[in-house]
Amino acid sequence: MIEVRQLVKKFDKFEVLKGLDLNVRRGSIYGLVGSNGAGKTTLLKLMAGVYRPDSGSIMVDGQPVFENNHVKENIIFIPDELFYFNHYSIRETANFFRQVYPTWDENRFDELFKVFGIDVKRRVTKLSKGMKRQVAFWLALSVKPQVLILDEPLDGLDPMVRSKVKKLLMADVAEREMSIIISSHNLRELEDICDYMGILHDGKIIIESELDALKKGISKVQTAFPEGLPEELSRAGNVLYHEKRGSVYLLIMRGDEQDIKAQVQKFRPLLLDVLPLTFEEIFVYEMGGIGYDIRNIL
Ligand SMILES: Nc1ncnc2c1ncn2[C@@H]1O[C@H](COP(=O)(O)OP(=O)(O)OP(=O)(O)O)[C@@H](O)[C@H]1O
Repeated sequence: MIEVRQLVKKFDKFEVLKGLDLNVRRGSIYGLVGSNGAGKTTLLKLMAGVYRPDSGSIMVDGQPVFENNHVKENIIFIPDELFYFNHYSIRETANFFRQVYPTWDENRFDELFKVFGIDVKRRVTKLSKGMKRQVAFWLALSVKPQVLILDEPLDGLDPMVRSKVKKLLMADVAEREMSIIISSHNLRELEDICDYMGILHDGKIIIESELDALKKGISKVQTAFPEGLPEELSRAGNVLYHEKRGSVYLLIMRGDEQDIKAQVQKFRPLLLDVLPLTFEEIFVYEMGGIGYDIRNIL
C-alpha cells in the first residue's frame, strides 16, 4: 500500500537517505528503528508529504504523496515535537481538523472522550506533555486515516494511557485496515504491536522483515562440550557469532530451531538450550554485523 522506491533526501550536500526502499502493507504496523541521526524523522516527514524527495518516489495506493492533497487527507502524521495553535482549545482544534479532513468523524471524537477524558474547553498548549500527546491521538483517530505516521509516539504517556492507545491503534488496524508506520527506540514496545520491522542504517533500510519471520530465523544457543567448542561447529556458515562464558558457549545461529538442535546434537553436547532472541537482541546483533560492538550486550 505504501511503496517507497530509491528515495534520496539531502540537506545541502549531506545525503541522509541514499536510495531507500520500503514497503508497508495495508492493515499492518511497521516499526522503524535505527540509531540517533539515522534519518527516521526525515523519512517519516517525506512519507507524510512534509518534505519533497530529491529523487525516488513515495506512493500511497499508487499515488505520489508530495503536494497531493487527495492522498494527504488520508494520512495523519504525529511528529515527535507536537504543534498546536496557541489560543485554541481542544474543541477549536477539533473544529479545525473537521474542516481539513473530510473523513473527520464527530461521533468518534465524542466516543474517544470516554477514553481520554480531557475537558474539550481546555487550551491545548496549556496541557502537560503527555496530555498534549493524548490529544494528538484523540484527533488523529477521529479522522480515521488510512495511514498513521508516528514519530516516537508513546513518549510521555503513562503506562495506563500507553496501553489504551496501543489497543485503539490495533483495533483500527484490525477493523479498518489502517496502516501504521511507527518509529521508536523502545524496541520492547515495538515488539508488542508491530508485525513488520525495518532497520534504517546509512541511508537505507538494511533489513525489512515480518517480525515473526525475523524471530524464527535466528536463535541464541547455550551449549557446552567436554573438549571445547568443536571447530567444525564454530566455522559453520549459519553460526553468526560465538563466545565463551565460563564453561558454556553462547552461539547466535540462523535457521529453524529443530535444524539448529539437530546440527549441534551431532557434536554430543553436555548442555543444549536453544532460545528465541528478543527483537532487541536481533536488532543489536544485526547492528553488530555492520560495525556496532555487541559483545557487551548479548
Ligand atoms: N532540516 C534539516 N536540516 C539539516 N539537516 C537535517 C535536518 N533535519 C535532519 N537533518 C540531519 O539529518 C540527519 C537525520 O536526522 P533525523 O532527525 O531524520 O534522524 P533520526 O533517525 O530521526 O534521529 P533520532 O533517533 O535522534 O531522532 C541528522 O544528521 C540531522 O542532523
